[in-house]
Amino acid sequence: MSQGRIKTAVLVAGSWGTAIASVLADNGHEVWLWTRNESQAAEINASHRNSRFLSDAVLSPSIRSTVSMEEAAKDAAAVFIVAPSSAMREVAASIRPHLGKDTLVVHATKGFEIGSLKRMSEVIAEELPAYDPRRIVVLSGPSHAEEVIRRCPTTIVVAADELAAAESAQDLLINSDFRVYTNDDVVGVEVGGALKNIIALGAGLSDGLGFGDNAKAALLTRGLAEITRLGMAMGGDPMTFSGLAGIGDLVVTCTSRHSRNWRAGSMLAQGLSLEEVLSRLGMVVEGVRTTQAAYRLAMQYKITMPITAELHRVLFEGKDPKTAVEDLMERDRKHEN
Ligand SMILES: NC(=O)C1=CN([C@@H]2O[C@H](COP(=O)(O)OP(=O)(O)OC[C@H]3O[C@@H](n4cnc5c(N)ncnc54)[C@H](OP(=O)(O)O)[C@@H]3O)[C@@H](O)[C@H]2O)C=CC1
Ligand SMILES: O=C(CO)COP(=O)(O)O
Repeated sequence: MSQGRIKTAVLVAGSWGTAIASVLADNGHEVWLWTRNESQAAEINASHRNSRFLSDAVLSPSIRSTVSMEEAAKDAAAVFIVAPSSAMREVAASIRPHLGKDTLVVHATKGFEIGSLKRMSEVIAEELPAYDPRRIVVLSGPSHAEEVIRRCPTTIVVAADELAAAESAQDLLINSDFRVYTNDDVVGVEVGGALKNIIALGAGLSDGLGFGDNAKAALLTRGLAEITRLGMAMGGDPMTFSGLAGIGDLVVTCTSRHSRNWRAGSMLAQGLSLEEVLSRLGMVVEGVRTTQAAYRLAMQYKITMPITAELHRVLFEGKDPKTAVEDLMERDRKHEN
C-alpha cells in the first residue's frame, strides 16, 4: 500500500524529530524539518548536521530545514509533531492555518500537558478543531534517536482511532531497519509512552545509588504495574502495556545509556539539584513533568502509584532518595496483583 513520494513536514528539529526526518528521507519522501532556530536550519541545510542534538550524525542532504511553518506544512501530505510536551499546544496551533483537510497528523511526544493533564492527542485535537480527531496518530515505542539515526534495528507502534490513519503512518515510516506496528489503542500507547519516563528516572536514581540489578528489576516490574493501573483507569487496553509502548519502551529507557531520563536520575543520585541536572543535560527530560502530571492523575483516578509518589517527593519535596527507597520497601505487605 505504498503512497509513493510525498511531501512531509517534521516539527521540531530536536533529537527525535531529526531521527524521524531521517527515516522519512531514507524512504524517499520529501522532508521539511521545521525549527524556530535560524542557525540550526542553516547548519542542517549547509552541513547536513544537527550538532546540538545528534552531534555524530550526517543527515541526508535531501532533508531541508526551515523556520517558516508555511514552507514546511503547506501542501504537506503528512505532518509529524515531535515537540516536547511543554510546547505541544503552541506548535500544534501554529500549523492550523497551513494544514490541509486530508493531511495526516502524527505526533511522537511522550508526556501530558501539565496544567490540563490532557494527553497529547487531546491537545492537538483542541488546537486543530477542523481536523478529524480519529485520524490523529500517536507514534511511540522503544526508539532512542541516537540508534535510529544509525539505522540500528528498531520497532515502534503507531496508533489511531481510525486504523487507516495508523496504516498510512506505518506505510510512510516502515523500512527494513525500522519496523512499524499499528494499534488502535491511542490512550494506552500515549499513557504507556509517557509514564515509562517516571520509572526511568527512578531506575537512574537506583543505579546511581548502587542498588543493583534486583532493585532495577523490581522498579521495572512494579513500575509496569503502576503504568497499567493508571493506563487502564484512563481507558487503555491492558494488552498495550505488554507491548512496544509499554514494557518495550520501559526496558529501553530504564537500561540505555542514551536515555535522558535515566541519566537525569543517575545525576540526581550524585547529589546534583534538579535544576543543575536539567541544565547540564540541555535536552528535554519529560519524566520530570510527567511525574507531576501522573501524581495528580493518580489522585484524580484514585489509583495507587507508590513509585511515582516517592519520586514526586524526591524531585519536588526534597526527600532523600535513600529514604524514599526505604519507605517503598517498608510499605504494608501486599498480594502481588
Ligand atoms: N530523543 C529520543 O530518542 C526520543 C524522544 N521522544 C520524545 O520526543 C519529544 C521531543 O524530544 P526530543 O526531540 O528528544 O527533545 P530534544 O531535547 O532533543 O529537542 C527539543 C526540541 O524542541 C524544541 N522546542 C522546545 N520548545 C519549543 C517551542 N516552544 N517551539 C518550538 N520548538 C521548541 C527545541 O528547540 P530549541 O533548541 O530552539 O530550544 C529543540 O529543538 C519528547 O516528548 C520525547 O519524550 C520520543 C522517542 C525518542
Ligand atoms: O523515549 C525514548 C526512547 O524510546 C527516549 O527516552 P529519553 O527521553 O529518556 O531519552
